[in-house]
Amino acid sequence: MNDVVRLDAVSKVYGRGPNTVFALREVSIGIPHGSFTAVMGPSGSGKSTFLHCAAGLDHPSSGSVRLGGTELAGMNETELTELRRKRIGFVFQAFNLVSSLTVTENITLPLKLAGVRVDRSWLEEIVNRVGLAGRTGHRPGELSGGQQQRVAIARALVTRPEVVFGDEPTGALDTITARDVLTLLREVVTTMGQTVVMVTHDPVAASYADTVLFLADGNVVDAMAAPSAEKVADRMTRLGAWV
Ligand SMILES: Nc1ncnc2c1ncn2[C@@H]1O[C@H](COP(=O)(O)OP(=O)(O)OP(=O)(O)O)[C@@H](O)[C@H]1O
Repeated sequence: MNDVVRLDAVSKVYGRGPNTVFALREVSIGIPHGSFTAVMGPSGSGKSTFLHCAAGLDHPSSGSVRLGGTELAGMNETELTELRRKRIGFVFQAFNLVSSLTVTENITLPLKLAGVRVDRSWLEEIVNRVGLAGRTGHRPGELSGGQQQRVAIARALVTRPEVVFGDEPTGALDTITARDVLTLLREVVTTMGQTVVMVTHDPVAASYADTVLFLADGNVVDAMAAPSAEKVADRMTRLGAWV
């Protein structure tokens, strides 16, 4: 089995009685090692719920979520926090950097929280890869949005996680800067063998992935390999996303 993340019959139900919402309906899917996956779907289709369940940020109502060989179902909050800290990287739309810390301090924060020593040569490699050499002493407020997202990507990579999850990582960036950040994420997959899963509304962003998963009404309804922005946009239109 070459899947880094594996969901089997994962359902997430909110509310009860007439207010019941099925955010995910028995979703079964594997994310292969070293792949770049985009998750798309109309508003309310279950993308955030999928990401949160797959990343151990939320408990499914039923079903199995495995990271590597580890079953997440049944883990308590402390165990999940530890697992996320050590084995998962996150990149959010809002960067979520600590404004009082320098670039280096922000990048190495997950190691500090996990009580792990900084591997200086790995840190240097990451800083170079994300193009932040020469900026390491700056604070987030002194950086552009694209540079801040590069810090967040470096921070997500520093623990050598098994998978990096992105929640609209380019949602707050202008078109050109977004392309730079997507190119970086693509490189991280192609040259470092990192596994990346990214929720996005943007067909251009999705076209950087190897595979696009389409969600509709809590189901994975399609998977598109070798996506182009046009093909993704067309599929979204047929899902009724933009009518
Ligand atoms: N805490 C909650 N309580 C009740 N219903 C919820 C909750 N969170 C999500 N939902 C519902 O679950 C469904 C899926 O929501 P989710 O946020 O996963 O969709 P999404 O595809 O990420 O949407 P968007 O693109 O608008 O962010 C929606 O119908 C939503 O209203």
